[in-house]
Amino acid sequence: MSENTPDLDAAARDIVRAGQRLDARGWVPATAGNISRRLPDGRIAITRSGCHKGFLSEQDVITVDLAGQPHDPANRPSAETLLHCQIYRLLPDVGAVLHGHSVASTVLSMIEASPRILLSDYEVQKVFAGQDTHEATVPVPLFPNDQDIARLAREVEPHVADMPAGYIIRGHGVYVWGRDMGMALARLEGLEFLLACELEKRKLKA
Ligand SMILES: CSCCC(=O)C(=O)COP(=O)(O)O
Ligand SMILES: [Zn+2]
Repeated sequence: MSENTPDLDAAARDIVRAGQRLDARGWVPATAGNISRRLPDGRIAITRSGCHKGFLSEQDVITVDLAGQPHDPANRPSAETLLHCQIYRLLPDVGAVLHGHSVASTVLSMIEASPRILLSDYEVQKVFAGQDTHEATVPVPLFPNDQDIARLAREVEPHVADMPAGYIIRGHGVYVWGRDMGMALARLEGLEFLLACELEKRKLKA
């Protein structure tokens, strides 16, 4: 077992802890957000739909195949399972995916007119894939929200391989990933910090 593909028990523990972390930061209000890990046999461990992510138990983590089908038909995986599976399918090195609904990602994505938020000059942007200087611009793509997750996944699909910091669904929330849960959490914390900074800057300019 490698760190980025733990067995189901370890993955479930990882997901429960990540849910508590996201909840402590205020990024998964009510039943918002979903969390997943890749397993060594290629299955995906993901949160059940409708659970509060701060109060998950290991039984709230279930398995789906890469097409998003639950192995036990009695289990209802996250409504956004297809967005997780898409990332694992397109990015073989990814071991963990996080989705949250922070205030900063929700508000900024609703007021930004262009199809991306550009992050520049921040030291913290070095947490993202392939970034080694603040003297660069990291784009965070914005996609219109859609209750049809399969259609939303088709919209996102051509861009997934070229997103150093993840992406945002407008008025909804962020998707971030990493080779393991530690990396995914670091990227999410980095992105949320920078979105909070951008929101503060825009308030000061208003
Ligand atoms: C109350 S949040 C609406 C659903 C959502 O956007 C979300 O992230 C949680 O959905 P899930 O099916 O994964 O619980
Ligand atoms: Zn959501």
